[in-house]
Amino acid sequence: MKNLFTLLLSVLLVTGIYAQKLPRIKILATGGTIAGQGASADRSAYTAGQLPIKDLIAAVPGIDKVAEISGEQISNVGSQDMTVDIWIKLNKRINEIYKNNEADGIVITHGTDTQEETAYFLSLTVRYDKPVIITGSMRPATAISADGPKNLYDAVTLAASKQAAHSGVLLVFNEYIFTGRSAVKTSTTHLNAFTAPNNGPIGQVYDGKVILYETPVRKANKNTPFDITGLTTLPEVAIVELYADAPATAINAYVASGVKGIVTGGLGNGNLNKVNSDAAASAVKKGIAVARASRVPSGRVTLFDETDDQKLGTIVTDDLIPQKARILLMLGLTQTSDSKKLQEYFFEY
Ligand SMILES: NC(=O)C[C@H](N)C(=O)O
Repeated sequence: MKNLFTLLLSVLLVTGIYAQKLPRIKILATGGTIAGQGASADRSAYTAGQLPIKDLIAAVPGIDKVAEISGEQISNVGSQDMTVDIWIKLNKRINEIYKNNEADGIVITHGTDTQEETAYFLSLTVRYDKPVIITGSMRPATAISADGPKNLYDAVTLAASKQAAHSGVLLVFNEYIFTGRSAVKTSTTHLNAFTAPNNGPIGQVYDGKVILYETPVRKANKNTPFDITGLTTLPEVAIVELYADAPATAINAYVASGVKGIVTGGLGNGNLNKVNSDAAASAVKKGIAVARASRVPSGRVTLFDETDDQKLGTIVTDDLIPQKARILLMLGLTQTSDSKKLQEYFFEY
């Protein structure tokens, strides 16, 4: 009898030791369509940022087998209303969670309209090389075949995997994994809303498994100088999109309003027409950083090609599209106003 008891005890002990302790995943909710509510399941009309995080978690069967889940509501907005204030709040909370070892991974639920911007901002400012995965949905939580629960399940799966501590935030959508730096929303309404025009996805999440094919090269997290701890605002940077025969009204108005930087969404290889070249040169003379991006969704803007950056005093944003370049310029301006240093940032982060 004694031997049987000892045997039973040792089996229980061994099983207990080997029973996998689930990773602790913290879900930080900011709103978006993933928390959206429509009047009926079969019509497209809805309002983003309505449901609380507990409802989103409850709508994901099996998520409690992937990780030990907890949720916090950071905000509840359609991400067309995302703000620098919410970014700073998110950055602060993520750094605090990892500093205090409150979680093994973090998932952010977020609207898709500005998800690509928040993802890049956090890639550059979170001080830990630990999993931060962002996701959302194209259909509201109340819609037929809502895509939010599956995207959230996949995001938690990636955050819980040992492979997610990549450099920077990773964006999971429609079973694809993108870096926060390269992900861009390229469909206004369809489920395959995100692509990465220059580099494509770095992996996939399918059937509860993560498959990664590439490792990001650009520096992120603690490998950047962009520690914004203690900052409550960021230097204002505006975007000016160009088009045929565009006047210099926008650049001149932003200069008059006191912005610290301007990103141009130029034509082709980031080209500016004559009036906007003159306006850019005059802005630089007034101490405003002007970075040339392009409205063209893929490729990169190169120095000294059709535009004489030396003469204008402008810099180029490499392969960053305007809305991404604005973020790097904002953060760069927290460190320096020297155009040479700012240019280096665009070739490094
Ligand atoms: N699919 C979405 O999330 C769109 C919504 N306007 C948002 O960005 O919050």
